[in-house]
Parts: sequence; structure tokens; C-alpha cells
Amino acid sequence: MTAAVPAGGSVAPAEGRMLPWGRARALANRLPAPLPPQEVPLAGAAGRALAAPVLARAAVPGFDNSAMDGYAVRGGGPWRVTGRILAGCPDPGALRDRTAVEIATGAPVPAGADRVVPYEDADRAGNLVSAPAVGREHIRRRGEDASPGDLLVSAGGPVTPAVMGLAASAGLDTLTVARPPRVRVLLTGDEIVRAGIPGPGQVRDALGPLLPPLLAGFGAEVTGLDLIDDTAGPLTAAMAGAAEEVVIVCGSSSVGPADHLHAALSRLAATVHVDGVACRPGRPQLLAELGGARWAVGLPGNPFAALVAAYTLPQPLIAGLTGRGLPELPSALVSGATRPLPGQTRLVPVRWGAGSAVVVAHDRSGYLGAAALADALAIIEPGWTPTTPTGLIVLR
Ligand SMILES: Nc1nc2c(c(=O)[nH]1)N[C@H]1C(S)=C(S)[C@@H](COP(=O)(O)OP(=O)(O)OC[C@H]3O[C@@H](n4cnc5c(N)ncnc54)[C@H](O)[C@@H]3O)O[C@H]1N2
Ligand code: MOO
Repeated sequence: MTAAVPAGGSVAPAEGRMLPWGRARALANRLPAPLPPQEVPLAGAAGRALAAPVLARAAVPGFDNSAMDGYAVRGGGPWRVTGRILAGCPDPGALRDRTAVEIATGAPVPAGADRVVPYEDADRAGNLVSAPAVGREHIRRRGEDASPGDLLVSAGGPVTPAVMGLAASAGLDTLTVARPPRVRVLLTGDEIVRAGIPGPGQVRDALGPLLPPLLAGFGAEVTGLDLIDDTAGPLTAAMAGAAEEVVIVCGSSSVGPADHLHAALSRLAATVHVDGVACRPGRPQLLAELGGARWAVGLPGNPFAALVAAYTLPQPLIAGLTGRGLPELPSALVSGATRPLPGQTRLVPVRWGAGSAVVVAHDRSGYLGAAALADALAIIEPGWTPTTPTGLIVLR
């Protein structure tokens, strides 16, 4: 749903304009154009999104090598042992008929060898070694895992430690990855204090500590976090002045007298794509397009609602900006005290139990206690019953 906010005022997200939770996520993922990719050294690519497929540069293995410590043998035994080949040997030479060389795992196999006999299967007597007439080859052949040019990993997935190791095995020194979108977080609320025990009427900021690591895990680079005066002017100025691709505003997305995000978006002539999501908690949240391929997201101030909302709009948005789709969600049966809500998706903290996910009690919009103990958020759709497999957003 795309609508311009009427000038000069905040507007309550009317029930009818609220997007279903799944559609809001899909829209946030689909709207942004991916940022241009960049080539980075392997070590700097951890966790980033692959923007190009990983193609092998070298054969894997690079040469025929032994899979076992033992003897490389040629022809029928017993074999006369003529030497020893260790890993790193540049030229193992050739093996003559009825001879053997001791060989280490990973060492190049001499030309003419039929197989490697592991020490455990070999009988050594002086200079002679014997073994059963038939046995496995125990030779890893050049290119049997990958040849130069082979597709190793498709674009779009994350650079995991295994992807980095695989790329190195195949001779790569760099990877082409999506540039992480830069995100600025703006906290609002005159009651918010950033340290210590809050005084009368004050509230300790929970989102300053929560959001940066969460957003970094989504693939963003959080460039800064500011506490903004709770009036429309400073909020508008802070949003206008942010050079980042994404500005996240916390605690100003509802319709109260100090909720200025709608007014700021109006002053900035933003295009509002999402204004309220049919989920609980996290209903007042916004996604808007600022000029210059920049995005504004409004998260509710209530901390658990903000956590849910972060998985609703910023996570799919950041995925879209880095060229990734929405991930497949695991599912499980959910047991415990919860019930579906008509017309709304309910996000419920759960822990893994014996074969099912168990609801964690006390999930209050303003309190993170249940979420802090949870392994996942269960996506309870209208019509859910305890026998319905339920999608999960994994929190850990
Ligand atoms: N008339 C209506 N009132 C409200 C509605 C509504 O639809 N109609 N929605 C309610 C829901 S649901 C939520 S959630 C909140 C969201 O409000 P805002 O996003 O505008 O946030 P605030 O009003 O500023 O704050 C709400 C609550 O959260 C506390 N807060 C704010 N920032 C932080 C922070 N960084 N760390 C910890 N706590 C924070 C703030 O003190 C308030 O207690 O609106 C309802 N009202
Ligand atoms: O949905 Mo609000 O986001 O309940 O607290």
C-alpha cells in the first residue's frame, strides 16, 4: 500500500490500512533496489551477502594425492619399499612395477601407483611390504571435487565460514559481496535516559543496546545512534540530514501528541508504503521512501514491539538492499498458552521443547523478558490451532 501522508499532521493507522504481516515483509523486501556490489578480501567478507556466484579458480584437489598414511603401491605384492613422499613434495616421480613408497595423507601420489595401502592394512618386514591383493584406492584425484570455472556457491546466500574456506580452497582471494546498507538509528522520547536507573517519569533506553547488534546481524552497518528532541522539527532535520540508506526512528510511530514521525514524513514529502501492520505486538510501524533511494522505518517505542517490528520491516528491507530475498522460515508445532487473534498475526516468544516449541509466558509489548528467554518468535496466524505447523523467526 502506497500513500502520501497528508501535510501537516499525524494520522492514525486506520484498521483498514494496516498491511497483513506477511505482505508487509514481502513489500519491504521487494521495494528497494540492491546496492552496487563490491569486491572485498576473503577475510572481510564474513557474514556479507554474496553478490556474485563463487566460481572455482583452481582444481580441487589440485593434484592426485593420498587419502591415507600408508604405502603407494604398483602391481602385485609384496612390494619393495623405495622411499617416502611427504605432503608438499613438488615432484613425486614415478613408481616402478612391484615397488612401493611410504606416503603421507595429502602427499602427491607418484605416477603409476595403483592404490594406497593404509598402514593398518600393511605388513612390513624389512624392506618389503605386503597387503591383501584387493583394497580401496585411497587416492583423491585432481579435480574430483571441483574444476576451474565450476559453480561452487550461488549469489544471494550469506558468506558463512564454510563458504570462505571453500573459496580459499578453490584459489580465490576475494569475494564479490553486497555493500552493507548504512543505517542511522534515531531514538525519540524526552523520557528516555541512556544510562543508570531512570528517575521519576523517565524510562531507560532499551533500543540503543538492542538495535545495533540486531541490525548488524541483518547485514547492515549501523553508523550512529542519536537521541532526538521530541518535537517534529529536530526529527525532520535529523532525517533530512542523514546520508545513510536507512533511517530508523524509534518511538514516534503512533498517534500521540509527541509522536512526530508522520508529521516529519509529511514535511519531507516522503512516500509512505506501510503505515501500520496487522500484527501484535508491533502494530504502529512505518516504511517510507525518502528522496535519493533512502528509506525511513518507524518502529514502536515499546521494546518488545520494536523487536517484532525490526523483524517485520528492517530485516526484509536490508535483505532487499543487499540483493537477498526473504529466507525460508523453519516451522514447528507450538504448545502452551497462546491463542490466535482475528485479522492479526501474533508473534509469540517460544523455546524449543521436546519436539515442539513452547510458549514463554509474560510477553508484554513493553517488556523484553519473554523474548530474552526465547529461542524464536512463533508466527501465530488467525485460524491457528495447536496442530498447525507454525513458522518461526529464530532469535539466536
Ligand atoms: N491511540 C492510540 N494509542 C496507541 C496506539 C494506537 O494504535 N492508538 N498504539 C499503541 C501501541 S500498540 C504502541 S506499540 C505504542 C507505540 O508508540 P510509539 O511508537 O509512538 O512510541 P512512544 O509513544 O514514544 O512510546 C511507547 C512506549 O515505549 C517507551 N519507549 C520509547 N522509546 C523507548 C526506548 N528507546 N527504550 C525503552 N522504551 C521506550 C515509551 O516510554 C512508551 O512507554 O503506542 C500505543 N498507543
Ligand atoms: O503493538 Mo504495540 O506494538 O502492542 O505495543
